Amino acid sequence: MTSTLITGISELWTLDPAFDDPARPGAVTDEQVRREAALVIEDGVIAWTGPAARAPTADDAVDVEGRAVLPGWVDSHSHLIFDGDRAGEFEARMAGQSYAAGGIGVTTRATRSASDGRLEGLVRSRLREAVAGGTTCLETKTGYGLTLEQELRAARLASSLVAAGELDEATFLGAHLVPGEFDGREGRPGADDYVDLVSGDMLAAVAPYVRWIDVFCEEGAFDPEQSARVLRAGAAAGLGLRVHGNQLGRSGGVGLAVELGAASVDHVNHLESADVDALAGARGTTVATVLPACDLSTRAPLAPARRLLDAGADLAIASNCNPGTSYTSAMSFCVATAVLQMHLSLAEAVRAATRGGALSLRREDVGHLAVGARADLHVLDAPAAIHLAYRPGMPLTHGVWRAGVRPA
Ligand SMILES: N=CN[C@@H](CCC(=O)O)C(=O)O
Ligand SMILES: [Zn+2]
Repeated sequence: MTSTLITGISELWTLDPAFDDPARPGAVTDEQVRREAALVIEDGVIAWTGPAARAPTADDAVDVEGRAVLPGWVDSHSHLIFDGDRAGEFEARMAGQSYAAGGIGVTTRATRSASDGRLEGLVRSRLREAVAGGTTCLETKTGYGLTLEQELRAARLASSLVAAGELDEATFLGAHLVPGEFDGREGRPGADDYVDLVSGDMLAAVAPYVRWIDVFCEEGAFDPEQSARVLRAGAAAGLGLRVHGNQLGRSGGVGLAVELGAASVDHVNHLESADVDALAGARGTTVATVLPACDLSTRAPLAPARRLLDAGADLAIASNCNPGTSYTSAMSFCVATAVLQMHLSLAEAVRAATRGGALSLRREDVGHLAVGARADLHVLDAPAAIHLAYRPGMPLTHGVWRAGVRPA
C-alpha cells in the first residue's frame, strides 16, 4: 500500500454525498467545500480528508501551494471515435446555415475508411486532450460506423480502452443516423430495416463490449417509435439507456427517456413545461444533461439548465465532443458557459459537471472526493474555483490525478 498526502489546498471541493441537502438538490453545501485542507490518497482511492493542521503522515507528500482542488470532471457524453473534421460545415453554419443530422454521414464515411491503428491513435490523442483539461472520467460512443462490422470495431476499441483504464464508459450508438445504404429507393432497404438491424444483429454483436445504448431521437434521425424499439432491445440485452433528445425540436425524446427509465436524456434544448415536469418527477432516475459547448457551436437556444434545476431535476453538464456540433472536450469551458450564459452558480455548475455526470452514468465512485471515492483530482491553477468562470478560457488546469495516478 502506498499513500500520498496532498497539502496546501486552499479550497477542497469534496462534494461528499453524505453532506447533500435533500431540500436543495443540485446545490453545494458548506460542508462540501473545505478551506485550508489536506487529503490522503491510498491505493488509488481517497483515504482521508480534513483540516491541514490535522493531516496524518503518508509515504509521499505533495504541496499544491494554495491551489483549489476539485473532483475531476465527469464527462458523461462524448463521441471520440471518428476520423476527419467538419470545419467547412462549421464555417457554413457560422455564415447562417443551420445544423442538420445529415452531417453525421460525412464523418461516417471518413471513419469507415480509417485503419484500425489510425482510429485508435486518434481516440487516444483525444483522451489525452480531455485529461489535460481536467476530465478524469469519460464516456464515449460508437455511432460513426453504422454497419455491423464498423460498429463492432468501434465498440471493441472503446472496450479495450476501458480495460486499459484510459476510458470509463462505452456506449453503443448504432441509432445515430440511418445510413445512405438504407434509403429505401430502388428496392434498397429502408429506415425501419436499419432499425431492425440495430436492434437485432448489430446489438447482439456489440452488446458484450458496451454498458450503454443510446439513440438520436430527432427529426432527420429516429422518430420516437423507432427510438423506443432500439432502446427496448438494448434494455432486453442488459444495457443501460441513454437518449439524445429535444436537441433540434420537440422530438419526444424527453418523454421517451423518462417513460423507459433512461439514465440520461441529453441536449434538452427544446422543452415544454410537461418535459420539465417529467424530468423533475424522474429525479433519481433520469438526469437532464446539458451540453453548453454544443449549444454555442450550433447557435442553438441554450438548454434551460436554470429552469431544470429550479424545477428539481437532476442536472449534468457534458462536452458532447464530436466533429459536427461540439469539437471540444474542454469541460472547464462548459462550466464557465453554464455560469455565464445559463445562469447557474459556479457551485451548481461544478456539481453538474462532476456529481451530475456520475449520476447520469449511475456511478458512485467518481464525481466527489469523499473517503472511498476514486482518487480523481483536478488541481486548479487558482486559489478558488470561481476563477473557472471569472477567468473563462484561461488554462486553469494545473494538474490531474486519475485513480491516484498522475497521467504522463
Ligand atoms: N446529436 C447527435 N449526435 C451528435 C452530433 C453528431 C454529428 O453531427 O456528427 C450530437 O450529440 O450533437
Ligand atoms: Zn452527442
